Amino acid sequence: MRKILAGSQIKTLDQRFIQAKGISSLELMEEAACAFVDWLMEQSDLRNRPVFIFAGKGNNGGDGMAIARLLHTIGFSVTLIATASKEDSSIDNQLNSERLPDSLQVVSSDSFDWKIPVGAIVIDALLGVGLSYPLEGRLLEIVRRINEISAIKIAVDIPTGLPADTVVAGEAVRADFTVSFQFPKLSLLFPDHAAYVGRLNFVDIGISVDFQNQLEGSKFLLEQGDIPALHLKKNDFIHKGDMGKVMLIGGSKGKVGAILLASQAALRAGSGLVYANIPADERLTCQVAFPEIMYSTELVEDLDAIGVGPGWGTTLHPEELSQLFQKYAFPMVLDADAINLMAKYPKLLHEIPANSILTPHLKEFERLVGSCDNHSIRLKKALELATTYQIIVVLKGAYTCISTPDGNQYFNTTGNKYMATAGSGDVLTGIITSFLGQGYAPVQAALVGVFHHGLAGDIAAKSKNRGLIASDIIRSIPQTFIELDID
Ligand SMILES: NC(=O)C1=CN([C@@H]2O[C@H](COP(=O)(O)OP(=O)(O)OC[C@H]3O[C@@H](n4cnc5c(N)ncnc54)[C@H](OP(=O)(O)O)[C@@H]3O)[C@@H](O)[C@H]2O)[C@@H](O)CC1
Ligand SMILES: Nc1ncnc2c1ncn2[C@@H]1O[C@H](COP(=O)(O)OP(=O)(O)O)[C@@H](O)[C@H]1O
Ligand SMILES: [K+]
Repeated sequence: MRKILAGSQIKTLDQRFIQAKGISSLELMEEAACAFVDWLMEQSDLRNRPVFIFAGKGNNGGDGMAIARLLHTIGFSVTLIATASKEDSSIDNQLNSERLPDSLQVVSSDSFDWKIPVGAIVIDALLGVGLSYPLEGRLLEIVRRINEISAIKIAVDIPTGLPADTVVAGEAVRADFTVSFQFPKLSLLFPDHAAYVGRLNFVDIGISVDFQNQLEGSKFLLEQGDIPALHLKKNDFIHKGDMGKVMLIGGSKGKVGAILLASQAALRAGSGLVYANIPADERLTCQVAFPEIMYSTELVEDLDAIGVGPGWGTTLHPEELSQLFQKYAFPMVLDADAINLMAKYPKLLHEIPANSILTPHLKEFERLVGSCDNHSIRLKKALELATTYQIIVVLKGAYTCISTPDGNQYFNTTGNKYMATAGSGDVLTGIITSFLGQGYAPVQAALVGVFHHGLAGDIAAKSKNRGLIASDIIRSIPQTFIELDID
C-alpha cells in the first residue's frame, strides 16, 4: 500500500531515489514533466488549445519549463511566463531554462500582457511542495489574476499557495485539474480545498511504492491493487452458514428503508443470512418486497456480526446500545443514529467493543468529537478517537479516511460526488457488516468495505450520473467483485 508522505519528506525521497538509481535530479524532473504531458495527451478535450505556463523559481517552476519544452516539441502553441530571474532559480530550474528552444515564446511576468484567450490552458508551475509561507506581494498578485481569468487551469503537483499537509492560509490557485506526482499530497484530499484542487489526478514518475514506503509515515492510499490481497478466499464447499449470519438493527417507523438498504447491501456483498431488525408492523410489506431478507423484532442469537444505527431514531435510551454492547461483545458496525446516541451519551464510548467500526459522515463525526475548524483537525481527532477507544473510525466523504487503533490512516480512492444521496451511507454499513460477518478482521472489513462501496458507486455513476440513487450502488456491488477478479 502506497504511503502518503509529508511535503517535507519529498526532498529526501528524491535524493534517496536518485542516489539509488544513479540518475540525476534533472532526469527525475524530466520523468515528472513527461508524466504530466502524457496525462495531458490522454485528455482528448484538452488538446489543440494554446498553453500558457506560469513558472516559479523552484523545482515546480523547473517542471513547468520542461513541460513547456515538451509541449512545444509536439506542436502545442506555448507561452512561458517566468516569474523569477535565472540567477534566483533552483539549479534544475536553470538547467531546464537553458534547454528551452529559441522558438518557444518566453516572457517575464512583469511584462506579460495577460492576453489569454478563453478556452486556453493555463498551467500553474509557480510553487509546489516547497511553499513555506502564505503567498504575498507579486506572486499573490499573479495568483489572483490567474484566478480571475477564464481558462482551463491545471496545477502541476499542487496548486500554488496550498501547503502540502495543512489547510491553506490566504490565497491559492483555483485549478480545474491538479496533476500530482507519485501520490496525492495530503492537503489535496481535504474538502476545504475542493475549490483549489479541481479534479485530482496523480501520475507515476517511476519511484516504486517499496521505495516510497521506506520513509516514515502512517498515512496510506487505498488503491485497487491493494484490495484482492485483503480478501478472504472461499472454497468450493462453503454453505450459507460459512458466509456469515448478520443482523442490521435500526429502521424506526418511516425510516425502515435505511435498514432495508443496509440489509440488501449485506446480501450483495456476500452474506449467507441477513436479518433486518425492524418494527413489527413493517414486517409484512418488507417481506414481500425483499424476500431474501429475514425479519425479526428480537435480538437473534449466534450472529457473526451486527450493524446498528441506520434510521434507528433519535429518541433512543442509551440502554438500548449498552445492551447490544453487552450482549454481543464483538466488533460491530455503528452508524448514523447509533453514533448520534453516543454523541448524546458519551459514556457509551467507553463501552464500545474493541475494534468496532464507526462510520460517521462529517456532521455525525463533529457531533461526537465537537466542531472542527478544518479537515486537518478532523483527521487528527479521528485518529485520536480510534487510538483512545481502540476502534476503527471511518470518516465518510470524498477520500473517506479509515483511522485504525494502531494509529494508521487509510484514504480511499473510489467513490464520487453522485453518491451524495440519501441512503448511500446505509449501503456502506451493510457492506462492512457483511465482510465482518464473513470473518474478515475488522480493519480488513472496513478497508475492503469502503473500497467496494466506492467502486460500486463509480460503476453505477457511469450510467446514472446525477440520477444515481442508493439502490443503484447496491445493484453494482456484484460487478465490483468481477472487476477486482475476486472469486
Ligand atoms: N518526487 C517528486 O515529487 C518530484 C517533485 N518535483 C517538483 O519539485 C517541486 C518542489 O520543488 P522545490 O522544493 O524547489 O519547491 P517549489 O515549491 O518549487 O519552490 C520552492 C521555492 O519557493 C520559495 N517559496 C516558498 N514559499 C514561498 C512563497 N509563499 N512565496 C514565494 N516564494 C516562496 C522558496 O524560497 P524562499 O522564498 O523560502 O527563499 C523556494 O525557493 C514539487 O512540487 C514538484 O513540482 C519534480 O521536479 C521532481 C520529482
Ligand atoms: N463527493 C463524494 N465523493 C465520494 N464519496 C461520497 C461523496 N459524497 C458521499 N459519498 C459517499 O456516500 C456515502 C454517504 O454516506 P452518508 O452521508 O452517511 O449518507 P446517508 O446518511 O444518506 O446514508 C459515504 O460512504 C460517502 O463516502
Ligand atoms: K503548482
